[in-house]
Amino acid sequence: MKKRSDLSRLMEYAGGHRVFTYVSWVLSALSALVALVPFLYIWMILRDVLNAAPDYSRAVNIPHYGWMAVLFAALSYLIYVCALLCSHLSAFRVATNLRLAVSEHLARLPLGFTERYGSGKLRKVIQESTGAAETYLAHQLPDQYAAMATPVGLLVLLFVFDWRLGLLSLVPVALGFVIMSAMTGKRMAEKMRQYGNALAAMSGEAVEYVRGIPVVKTFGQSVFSFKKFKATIDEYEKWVIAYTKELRMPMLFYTAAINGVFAFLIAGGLLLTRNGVSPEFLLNLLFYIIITPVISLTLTKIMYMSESKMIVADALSRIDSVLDEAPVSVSEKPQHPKDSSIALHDVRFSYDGRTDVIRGVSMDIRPGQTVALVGPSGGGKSTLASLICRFFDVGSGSICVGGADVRDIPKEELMDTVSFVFQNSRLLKGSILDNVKLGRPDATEAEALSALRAAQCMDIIEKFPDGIHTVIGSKGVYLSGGEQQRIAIARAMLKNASILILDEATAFADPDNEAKVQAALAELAKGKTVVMIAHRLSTVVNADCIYVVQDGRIAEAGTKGDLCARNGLFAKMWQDYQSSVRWKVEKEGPAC
Ligand SMILES: Nc1ncnc2c1ncn2[C@@H]1O[C@H](COP(=O)(O)OP(=O)(O)OP(=O)(O)O)[C@@H](O)[C@H]1O
Repeated sequence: MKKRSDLSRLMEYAGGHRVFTYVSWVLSALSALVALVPFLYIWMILRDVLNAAPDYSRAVNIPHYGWMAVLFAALSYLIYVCALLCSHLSAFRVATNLRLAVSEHLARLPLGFTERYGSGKLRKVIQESTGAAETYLAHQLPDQYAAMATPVGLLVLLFVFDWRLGLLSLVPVALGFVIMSAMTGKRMAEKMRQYGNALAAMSGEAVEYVRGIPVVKTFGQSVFSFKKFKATIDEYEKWVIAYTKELRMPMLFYTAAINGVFAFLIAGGLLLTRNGVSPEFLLNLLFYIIITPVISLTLTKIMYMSESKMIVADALSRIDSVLDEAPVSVSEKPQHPKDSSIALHDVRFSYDGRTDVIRGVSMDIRPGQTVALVGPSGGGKSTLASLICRFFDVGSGSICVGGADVRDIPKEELMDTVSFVFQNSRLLKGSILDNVKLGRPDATEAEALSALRAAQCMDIIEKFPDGIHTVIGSKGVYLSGGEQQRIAIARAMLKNASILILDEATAFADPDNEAKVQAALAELAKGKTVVMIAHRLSTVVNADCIYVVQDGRIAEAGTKGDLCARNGLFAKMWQDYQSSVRWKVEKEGPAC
């Protein structure tokens, strides 16, 4: 299949607005041609002055020529402004549609994609790569057409003035094109891609670094402690130096060509006047000398033209790296959950397609049951929980919710059926009410308030004068981990899904908050099927079934009593937990 050009791909995103792009090219080229006219009038002024000398009063047309020069310069500028207006209309549409396409596609990708791709890199795609496409269409392309029209205008002028001098003045333009094509071959495009990669890596690591600043500060470490960030900076530096060195010679010749138009004209002039100078030839030479800045400007535009083409090609390939990701499949025969049961059948899963982190897990959870996932760190508890919500698709085996395979349940329905309270439930910048209403956007304020009450959040709301309308993250409004957790629980309450997944839901709660979080969770869990991941074994003692997950398998399963009697891994974890609690109580002294 023939590969479409970058431009035709961009035009697809312009929709009906593409016509503005084409109009902008025509106007921009026209403006470049009109911009040559003032030079003609300036030349006429010089001609009249020279012809009239020494009686300058004979040069009566000078004011007329002067005004005409100003008029055409203004006209050229006006046409250029119109060209930019048109190009921007189309460019904004393209950038908006590109951002929408990426964002909409992101919404269809497995949730785990963002984590794997990296938020810094993703930010670069959504903001910078689409921005590069916008700049290309809004400024660089119109300039490119202007740069192409100028040599054509100069060619026409060849016939008006001395064609030999005209040809000489075009030599640097031709040379510029040759050098540029050498500088923009496949190899250079590859270099540009590497440049983009180095920049993306540095930007991604910078985001991680900024996120980790509190840790760096706490431990008094310098930037060097963030080895990865430092490595990406070094890599970028290495790359930039190598690239600059590579471009040294072509740039040298190119700059010489840009600034050497005079040299060509003078050498040519000397050559052509071996047999004497005619006043007519001198006047013609004068014209080409006057127009030299236009030629230099054209060459500069040509230089940026090739660079911008490479930048936009690189930007599009980065956008494609997101758009080419396979979205979560949509079933042709959608199924609907009949109840809130969960069944895993011989589930296997791997993040990288090579090493399984879940290796044949089966579970049967009946509606209304509370089960707990416990086990050593890295055993696969969070992965199992995220598979139930279909953050990722299983490698083999199946997961059913209410008797329907999660891959056959429409995404919205699955999201309505399952609520997930994350380890560190992030609240968005917005009011407490907005954050709670994310659970059910059509809920009334009274419903949101009653969810907040049930989630033990009233003390948080009463703390702030704006109550439920307090904007989180605004000046002076900070919530502790446990407080954030309770707001997130209120959100889940409002959603009222029949299945609840709690991933280390109390991990961030301080002792004061823990009791409140526990009470909120108990309220939330009423009448629901609950899958709970917890390190604090005290929170799982009442579970209907405890699954001990180790190395991606279920090592043991049963009630607390069963598992303690078995004297296996859970019994050992329970003993360790008991002694840590005892140690804590002894250390803190007897409770009063
Ligand atoms: N996004 C990811 N990409 C690649 N590997 C991952 C990813 N998330 C987890 N893993 C790996 O999968 C395995 C299981 O991790 P998981 O987080 O499910 O364990 P866990 O039992 O929940 O651990 P913890 O109790 O420490 O939270 C680990 O080896 C982990 O390194």
